[in-house]
Amino acid sequence: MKTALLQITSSDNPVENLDMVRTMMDRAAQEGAQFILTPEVTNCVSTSTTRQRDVLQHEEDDITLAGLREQAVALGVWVLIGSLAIKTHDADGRFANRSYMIGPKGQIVAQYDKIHMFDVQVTETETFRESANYRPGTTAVVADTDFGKVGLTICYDIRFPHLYSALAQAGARVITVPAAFSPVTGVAHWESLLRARAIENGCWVIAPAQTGEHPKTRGKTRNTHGHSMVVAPWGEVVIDAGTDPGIHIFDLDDSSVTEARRRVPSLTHVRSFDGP
Ligand SMILES: O=C(O)CNC(=O)[C@H](CS)NC(=O)CCC(=O)C(=O)O
Repeated sequence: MKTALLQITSSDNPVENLDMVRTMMDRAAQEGAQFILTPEVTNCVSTSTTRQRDVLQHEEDDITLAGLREQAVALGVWVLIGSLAIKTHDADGRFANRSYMIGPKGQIVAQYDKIHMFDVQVTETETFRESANYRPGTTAVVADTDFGKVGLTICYDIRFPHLYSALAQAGARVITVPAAFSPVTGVAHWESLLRARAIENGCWVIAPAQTGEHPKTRGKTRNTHGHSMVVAPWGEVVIDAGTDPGIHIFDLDDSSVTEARRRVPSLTHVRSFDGP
């Protein structure tokens, strides 16, 4: 199945971002893609909570969700919206960081709220406190699609291998990891983490990423690592998208999952043990 990753540099303007993604989807579909994936926070990369409160919408009013569902129907493709920053009705005003699997009839097949929050001081001057703005999810999700079971995860989740084991044990043969990775941790950890999860679970790991320098929000800029990546179930890097925005297409085949799991059937060798 021809599958396309969109590597993008989202701004904090959902209207602009939707336009850009729709145009890229048109091109990907023209090249034969039947499944198209976008990165984390496709609708809005922002460094300002005030700005987010101004432009983000509740799910039922979100223009990106509506627009990409329409686009899925128009092109007859599957779409993984890596994530949208979405308003919730929570009293504390926090958003959800939510991934959607959309079918070719525009139906929402599955949705997943990012579980692990990036509350990390990356360098002396750069600190992230994702849980201040986003409420963490509590449920792991496997989407049932025409092309098999797909486990949904987001970005920082990649550092929690038990989530991936749980998804694989629940039948996932493909796991998605849309991201907006920090450049510092990206250089050090991104590829190794993705390859490890693919190898451990004998599954495809598909990681569409935000890239480059995002337009300023209230004078503050933000950079992301790029390097959207596809890792095959045996651990080979099939795509490394570098740092430019663009469309990257590969052939997603289920037989390589079967083959990797036949060669090393570690998923069937899981044992419980007494604590250390
Ligand atoms: O900020 C938003 O609007 C959406 N959330 C993100 O972009 C999140 C939190 S800042 N980014 C990550 O999880 C990067 C993880 C990472 O870089 C690592 O694990 O090293």
